[in-house]
Amino acid sequence: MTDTVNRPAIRAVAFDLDGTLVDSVADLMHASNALLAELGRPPVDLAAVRSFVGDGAPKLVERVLAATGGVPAADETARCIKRFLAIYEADPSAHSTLYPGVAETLGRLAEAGLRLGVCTNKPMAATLRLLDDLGIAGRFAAVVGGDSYPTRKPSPEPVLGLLERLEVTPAETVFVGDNEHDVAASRAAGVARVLVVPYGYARVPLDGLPHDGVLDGFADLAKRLSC
Ligand SMILES: O=C(O)COP(=O)(O)O
Ligand SMILES: [Mg+2]
Repeated sequence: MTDTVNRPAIRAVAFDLDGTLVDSVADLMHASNALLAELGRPPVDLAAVRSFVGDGAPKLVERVLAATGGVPAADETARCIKRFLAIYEADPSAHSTLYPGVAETLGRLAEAGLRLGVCTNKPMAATLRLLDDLGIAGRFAAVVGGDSYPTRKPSPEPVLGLLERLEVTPAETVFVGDNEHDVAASRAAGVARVLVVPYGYARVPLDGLPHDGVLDGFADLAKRLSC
């Protein structure tokens, strides 16, 4: 899709986090396995955890428990989620890396005057620590997490909340994500363009989703936005 004279200029780019900016699954696996060891359960592997990411930490923990003997009663599950978060938030970045081109491309977009934001289903505390540890926290004018609003992606609520904080309209915004929830949430929010990365944690084929394009890699974003 190309911009026309009738369409407002793009002023902001909103990003998903896990699977889009950061390859974070190894730390999620380590925290999951630390919890499972405490419970006397077997560990989960990288591929399994990768398929569990995208619906926030409580769902991730439920899926980890379901895969290793079953989901316990609600109060014990709630305790496991709290324990997982304590383990994960203490060090969410030891094994996590920015995808190729992320640091440089964020720099180019910021230099071009675009307002940048993050809309993730990961809880805020871990999100802020991860962005800080990987040296990109300063690039973002606003960040919203999975616990920032009553609903998370695929709801448009956190996307609209982020845009309000960025002081831009959906029509002035491009959303970049990696899975079906990013596409659904940003489409429902009415953003100008929805782009997806080809390397993330998508659980359904990207081709079947109503996005506006699959990036060749993260650096391709600068070209698409003419930066
Ligand atoms: O599910 C999560 O915790 C995070 O996922 P997201 O950053 O891709 O929204
Ligand atoms: Mg993601």
